[in-house]
Amino acid sequence: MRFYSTNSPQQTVSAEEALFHSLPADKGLYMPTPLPHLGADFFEKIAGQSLADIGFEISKALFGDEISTADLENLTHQAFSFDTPIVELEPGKTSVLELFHGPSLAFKDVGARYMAGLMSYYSNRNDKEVNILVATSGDTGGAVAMGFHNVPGVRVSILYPTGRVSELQEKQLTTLGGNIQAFEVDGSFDDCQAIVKQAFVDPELNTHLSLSSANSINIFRLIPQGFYYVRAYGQVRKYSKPVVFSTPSGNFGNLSAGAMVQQMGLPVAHFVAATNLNNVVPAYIKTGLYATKPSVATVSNAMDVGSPSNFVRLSHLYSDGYDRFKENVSGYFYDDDETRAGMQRIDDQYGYVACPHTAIGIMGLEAYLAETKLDYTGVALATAHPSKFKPLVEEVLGRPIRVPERLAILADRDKQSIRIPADYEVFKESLLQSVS
Ligand SMILES: N[C@@H](CCOP(=O)(O)O)C(=O)O
Repeated sequence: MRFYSTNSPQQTVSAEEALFHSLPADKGLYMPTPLPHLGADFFEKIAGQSLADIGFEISKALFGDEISTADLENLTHQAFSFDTPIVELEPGKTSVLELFHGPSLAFKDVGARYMAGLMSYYSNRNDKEVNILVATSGDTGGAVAMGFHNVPGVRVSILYPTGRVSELQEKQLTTLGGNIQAFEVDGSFDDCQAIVKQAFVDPELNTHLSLSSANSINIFRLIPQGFYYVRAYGQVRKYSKPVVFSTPSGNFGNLSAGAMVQQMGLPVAHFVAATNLNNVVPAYIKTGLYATKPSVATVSNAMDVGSPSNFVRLSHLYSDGYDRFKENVSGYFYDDDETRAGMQRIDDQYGYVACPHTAIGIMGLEAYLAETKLDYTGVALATAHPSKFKPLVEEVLGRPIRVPERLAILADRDKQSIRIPADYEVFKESLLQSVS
């Protein structure tokens, strides 16, 4: 399997190179080439298996001889020690795919744990030392912190926007210590992401440190996220209806992962891109014009992204242009009042407690099905456990909710972070100091 940069498709690199040097020097993003078409039969055969077995089968098809079958089996079974079950809200019509049963209670565990396993595999062979930089608007940071905590030869620096992640999300990134360092940035997620991207193309920094990313700019954070679409398909195919997925979207990695597995042959009829007021992709779908804008803070903070990294990947996946994009993806967005009302109504109507992002996914799915009147079966991705947003969820529902023990214990831990302005040079100096 080789990878091309979206900015120079003629030049390709190996899987190991794409994994460790996550961002090509030309500032494009890596994409697999060719993206293997495994076919609908392949997916029909594996879709009923566990997440770990699905991950194993797809990884085997992607890596070929590059990694042994035994190593891939070990990697996928260690990474996916939890399931991604479907909960049916309205059987045959509306389901949620719960992606929050991993260590950090968010869908990012899937990509972060697979990537950590892959990096350990290559590092053990080559004795590599790596510095991972990651920008987070809430969920990636916690998953990466937990996925890479105490992984030998790996140091993680997490940048997050101060005051713009939930209290428990912040505790997940700032309390582990050891090889995990948090940088609290006076700015937005987009500022954090811009700093990280600048670091990857800074020749001076790259002579001192071997830098890698655990954001969805890293193609190996993204590829495993395709596995749970297959797991979901296996749980709803009994309805013998076309399947539509509604994906809460910020950086659009999750939707790109779905689009990738669709192109590999998974029968997906349509995607709904569901988001908040940071709606540059729904606006593109409506108008054909793609215009990034500064992000605004919302109650669904993990989607507060004004310049989504993966739009370029989606454009490459639907490379025949705007019409093909629109044929495959519809966009819906909701403001905070609509989000709160949706959370309340979903609890009243289905008895389901949804985090704000999941509620937006469910609302987008319902809106798409109602508007098109198609007899599809719909799956909304439940991206995070509602307790990660405990104060908001309790305020909206008017009652206390249960917090899983692994999150509850963080509440009393002391946060440790380095506070910096949204300034690349300050970050660079601070990073060099913290690693020396
Ligand atoms: N929504 C994300 C933002 C970063 O996205 P990623 O998929 O590129 O890691 C978050 O929760 O941090």
